[in-house]
Amino acid sequence: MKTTTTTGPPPQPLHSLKPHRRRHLNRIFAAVYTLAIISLFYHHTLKLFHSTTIISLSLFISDVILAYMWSTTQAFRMNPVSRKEFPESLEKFLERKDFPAMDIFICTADPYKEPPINVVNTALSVMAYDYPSEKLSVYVSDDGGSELTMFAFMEAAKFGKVWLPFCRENNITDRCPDAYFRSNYVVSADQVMEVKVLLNSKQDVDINGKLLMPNLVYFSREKSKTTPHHFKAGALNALLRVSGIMTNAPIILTLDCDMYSNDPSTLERVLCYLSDKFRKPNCGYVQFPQRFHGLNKADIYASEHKRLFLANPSGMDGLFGPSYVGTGCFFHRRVFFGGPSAYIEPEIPALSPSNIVDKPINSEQTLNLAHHVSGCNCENKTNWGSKMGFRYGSLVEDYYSGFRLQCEGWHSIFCNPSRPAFLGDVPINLIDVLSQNKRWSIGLLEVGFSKFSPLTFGIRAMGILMGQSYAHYAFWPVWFFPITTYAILPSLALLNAIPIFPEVYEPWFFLYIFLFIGAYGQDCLDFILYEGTFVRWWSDQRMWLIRGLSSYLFGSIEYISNCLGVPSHGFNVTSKVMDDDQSKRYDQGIFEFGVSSPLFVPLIIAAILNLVAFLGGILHIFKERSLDNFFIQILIAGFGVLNSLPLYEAMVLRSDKGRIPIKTTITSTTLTGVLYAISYFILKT
Ligand SMILES: O=c1ccn([C@@H]2O[C@H](COP(=O)(O)OP(=O)(O)O[C@H]3O[C@H](CO)[C@@H](O)[C@H](O)[C@H]3O)[C@@H](O)[C@H]2O)c(=O)[nH]1
Ligand SMILES: [Mn+2]
Repeated sequence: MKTTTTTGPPPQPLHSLKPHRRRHLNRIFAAVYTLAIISLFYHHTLKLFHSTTIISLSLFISDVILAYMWSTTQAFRMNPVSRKEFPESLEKFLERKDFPAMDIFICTADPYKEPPINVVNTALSVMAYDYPSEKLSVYVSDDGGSELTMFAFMEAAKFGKVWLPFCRENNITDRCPDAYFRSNYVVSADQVMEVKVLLNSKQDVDINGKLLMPNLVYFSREKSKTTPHHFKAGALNALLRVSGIMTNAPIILTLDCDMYSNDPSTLERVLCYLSDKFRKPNCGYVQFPQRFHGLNKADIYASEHKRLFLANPSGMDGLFGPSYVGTGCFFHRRVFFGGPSAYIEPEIPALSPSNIVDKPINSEQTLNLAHHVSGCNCENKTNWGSKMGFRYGSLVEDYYSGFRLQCEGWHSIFCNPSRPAFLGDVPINLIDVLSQNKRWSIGLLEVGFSKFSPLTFGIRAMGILMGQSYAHYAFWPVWFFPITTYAILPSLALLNAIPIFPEVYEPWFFLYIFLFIGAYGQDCLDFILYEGTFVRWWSDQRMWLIRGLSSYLFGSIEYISNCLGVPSHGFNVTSKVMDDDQSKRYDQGIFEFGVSSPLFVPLIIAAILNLVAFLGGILHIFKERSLDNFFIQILIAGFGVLNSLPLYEAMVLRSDKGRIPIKTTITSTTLTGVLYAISYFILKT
């Protein structure tokens, strides 16, 4: 057997990297499509010179935005790659006793929306990793400061016998934790600090008295009405400090409370990239995709977010690496203290990432210091949140923090094993989905229009492709403009008998068709190549339209009003509670409306308008026996109708609790009438 080679790079023992072959086609197609876009703008310019109307101007602006957003997606398509790891070879290179310590952070915030029992589940799943227990510490941050969560954890830690005496002592009759909680929990704006070591890996053994348990720490930071707590980013920074005092492991995993570990060998896989022996000096974090359990067959709300969590990260992995998506991410602790060659010393020397903890985790000195660093004033006048730790200033702290880290020069790795490393919950009703996306929209615009905008700061720091990748997300919400315009303008014009697109026999007609089919076709193909199905793609494109008309629109409005000084809600935690009725409908693939919300109104307006316009258009074809002038408009309205089928059903055919409330239907219908009346006066003159 040959043992040495003299030429070429040394073999990569623990992981491999393969560029996707489709990158070549992607590049060629990008060039062709760019030419088509240029001709479209030539056409627009001609039209604008000819006459500038509300219609031609709106279409022009819409197409500028669509074209720009298309250009940002190209960054993901230039060099997508896949990786493979070989954790089974790890022990050839690294002895188990030399494995680095790991600190695992789990965030929870709201015992109503995040049932403590599920949080416990998540914690138990990571405590069960195949990894030397004495090197594993699990920190649970409870931003709800909820007694139940804490007790649930004591229960988990001590294998029971905590809940019952508690009930007896407090004379509680509702002995089901959930029920007790619902009736007794009071939310307070202030939160007292609590750091409790529930399990200590130096002392606690399992029930057979054989194996040591990992450390388990329950932690709830101090909060006060007068100091901003910065939501999850604030919680994570507090965790960074507390864990720094107690264990200071060089590797950190951040998890949301609903993302449980689905593979006990994940930590070894991560070592292939992050252990000191194999880590490239500027490699900062390893991101796993967010994957979910319980999706319905068509994934009606496109909760899979295939682009966000799979396709785009593969694309960025061929550049400097994927963005951080908030959960399922392993960081090298050092990244939170300045760029690879620009170390920032924390104000408390014990927090330095190279500090070695020599005191027991529950010694008085350690606990005192841990209390000190979880106080709400300990970040005053420090670098935390600006240059150190997770960054403040955006509701999407994950995206923003990853972006700033990459601007500092940290690279990252996308690790996507075939068995999902983590599985999470998805929202199962439309209002939760739309609210979540609205929160993201606000957070993204906060970054997009800040002095650290990816478009300026990002491109300068990381070059055009990485900058465009991040800009793609920052300006997601701006899609509301073209989507809303295309959803209503062609129909309104059709109803007013105004043709706004080229006729069927004009060459420009074919340009429009090519642009549409080209973009949609490539999108569909991409989706399917990334392990997707056609029905899920169809849901995905529908949700893009729905988000555009709702989340992006309202998110942009709220962002603007925030800028004008109107206060807003902040981080509205997504509900992880499963209502039986709703779950059943979700599993059948039925859209869940149920509540009346302004978020639904634009969707219904567009649905009604497109239907009326489409029927009117068909009638017109029969009367005039020609479809030359209005063909594209009828096509667009028809496309709208096709996408709105679940809405018509929810408005008129259904009688279950998840239908669209009559009130919302009436409001929306009235508004559609008003919109038509306005268009009559504006477009006709
Ligand atoms: O003040 C807060 C608010 C939230 N959280 C936690 O943050 C996590 C994410 O919250 P969730 O409501 O589930 O948000 P999603 O929109 O579902 O989450 C996505 O988007 C967030 C950014 O908006 C990221 O933080 C998440 O990792 C990402 O999965 C949960 O574990 C919460 O408990 C806190 O710890 N403190
Ligand atoms: Mn979530």
